[in-house]
Amino acid sequence: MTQTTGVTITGASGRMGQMLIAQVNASGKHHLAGAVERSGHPWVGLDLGEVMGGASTGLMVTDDPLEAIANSQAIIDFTAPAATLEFAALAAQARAVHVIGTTGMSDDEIAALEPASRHAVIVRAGNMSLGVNLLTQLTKRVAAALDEDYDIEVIEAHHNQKVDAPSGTALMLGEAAAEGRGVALNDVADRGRDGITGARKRGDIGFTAIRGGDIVGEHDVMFAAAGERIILRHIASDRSVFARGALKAALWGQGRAPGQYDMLDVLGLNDTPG
Ligand SMILES: NC(=O)C1=CN([C@@H]2O[C@H](COP(=O)(O)OP(=O)(O)OC[C@H]3O[C@@H](n4cnc5c(N)ncnc54)[C@H](O)[C@@H]3O)[C@@H](O)[C@H]2O)C=CC1
Ligand SMILES: O=C(O)C1=N[C@H](C(=O)O)C[C@H](O)C1
Repeated sequence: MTQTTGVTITGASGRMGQMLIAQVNASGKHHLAGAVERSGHPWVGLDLGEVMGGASTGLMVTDDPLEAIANSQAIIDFTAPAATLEFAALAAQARAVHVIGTTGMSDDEIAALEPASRHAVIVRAGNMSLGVNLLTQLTKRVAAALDEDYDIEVIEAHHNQKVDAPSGTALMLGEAAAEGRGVALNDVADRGRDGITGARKRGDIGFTAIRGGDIVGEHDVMFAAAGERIILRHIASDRSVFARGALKAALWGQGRAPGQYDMLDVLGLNDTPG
């Protein structure tokens, strides 16, 4: 019998949690070893299959991540920053691969992942889709080819329940553009315009966030100059693109040296000519 990789899904009832569970069930390479929700969530203690509207599976949703992770080779985590830090410590103890899709983490929260990454593999990306990761490489390349006569703007659109802005993807694209230009994003990011802002500062990278309805995730990187505009665009119309990337990362991380990785590593795109 082929051995499959046991994964725990945290935030099991969430938009991504449910998509991940569906993708694990459809995968011949993974099996569900745990489903975690926050304490007090109505799914806790119930059969996962039944709460998802299907037949019972015998796998109960738990609010005890340690127990779930201890039986898993990987944890796939699309939750919230504080929860992700808690899971990182537990994944490190269990030497389980921790795939982090959670966005909205502060610089301090990202730095706090470092101790865990000394013991276990962490794969973290603000967007797990092949398309967006390829777009970061294209963005870097275009930014490197153009000078500051081309104003760079990152425009993102998401559903009305999203809690963080700019999106993790927008920040990845901004980082790629800044890298292409040879500058630090923190020095040039313009993240909120309102009122009398004054003229645009040359060299800035601007961010705009749209929130509405059920938009899954749309990102434009605009290079606007006098007389022309270049727009690089990615549209996600189905969350399965993120889930498939996360499942791939969970397999890729097995047997790797502890450390922090991203989806460019998983997809082998780090060597794409810049
Ligand atoms: N990297 C990527 O490719 C993608 C990242 N995301 C990010 O994933 C995160 C989740 O997104 P959605 O699924 O849309 O949100 P959601 O709000 O639908 O789901 C989050 C789930 O996490 C659960 N949760 C919160 N704290 C918890 C804890 N301590 N223990 C266990 N469960 C806990 C919540 O109860 C909820 O069910 C967001 O940060 C979002 O930006 C979303 C899509 C793709
Ligand atoms: O919250 C979401 O939905 C998404 N979040 C990620 C982000 O912040 O970029 C990825 C995707 O765009 C969907």
